Amino acid sequence: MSFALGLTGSIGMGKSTTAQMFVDEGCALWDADAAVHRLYSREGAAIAPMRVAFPDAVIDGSVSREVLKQVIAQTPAALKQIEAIVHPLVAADRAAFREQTTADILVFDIPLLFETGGDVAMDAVACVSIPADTQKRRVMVRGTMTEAQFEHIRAKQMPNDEKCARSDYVIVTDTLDHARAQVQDVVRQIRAGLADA
Ligand SMILES: CC(C)(COP(=O)(O)OP(=O)(O)OC[C@H]1O[C@@H](n2cnc3c(N)ncnc32)[C@H](O)[C@@H]1O)[C@@H](O)C(=O)NCCC(=O)NCCS
Ligand SMILES: Nc1ncnc2c1ncn2[C@@H]1O[C@H](COP(=O)(O)OP(=O)(O)OP(=O)(O)O)[C@@H](O)[C@H]1O
Repeated sequence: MSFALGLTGSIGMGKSTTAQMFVDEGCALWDADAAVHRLYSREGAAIAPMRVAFPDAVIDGSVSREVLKQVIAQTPAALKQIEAIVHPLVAADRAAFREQTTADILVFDIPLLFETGGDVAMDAVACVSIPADTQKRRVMVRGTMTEAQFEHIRAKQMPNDEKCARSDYVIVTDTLDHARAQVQDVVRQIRAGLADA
């Protein structure tokens, strides 16, 4: 039996970077955002339903995130419609990974873990955290979103404090070295628990 560790945190707080650190420690990783990328790419399972709901967003056989962001900016309710299409497909992808993967620790990098109730399927949850001003700066530096798009996404997410309070582990992503040390500590604790079981 593998240990399922949910890895969550608000936009730009350092989930992907931290997830790679778990991989470096020998954990297997499933990444919800990467699953969405697969679903949106050519032949992806989201193409057909997205073509029906948002015909302009399917360009050359794949979903254009730029078009989707424009659609959401004009009609914020569109995000709910997108989620209704995408989230069941993401859940199926995650279930397949869980069935097929053998590693002692499976890490599930899921931005909306608490928001979608996915935490109940995890053995433990780790949340990445940094102050809000650092979060915003890091997302703006990335240059993939306007400030309005960032604020819209952030407003939709559970507040960071609440996520941290509900998590078994909090990983502060202020520096890479500090985050890595905390990841190693979490992995040590989980492996010690598995050895005792
Ligand atoms: C809104 C979209 C077009 C933005 O695309 P873009 O490439 O700019 O950003 P990316 O996908 O890398 O997401 C960045 C971050 O935004 C946050 N985010 C994305 N979708 C959502 C959402 N529906 N609700 C709240 N936060 C979200 C997450 O923290 C994510 O890590 C895209 O995220 C999307 O299609 N989202 C709907 C699917 C979804 O809910 N994905 C979340 C993981 S299942
Ligand atoms: N421990 C850390 N120390 C310093 N910088 C970090 C750390 N972790 C992440 N970062 C930086 O913060 C930014 C956001 O990190 P990352 O992409 O991992 O966040 P994310 O939570 O996966 O984002 P999103 O939710 O938007 O997908 C990146 O520029 C990354 O280099």
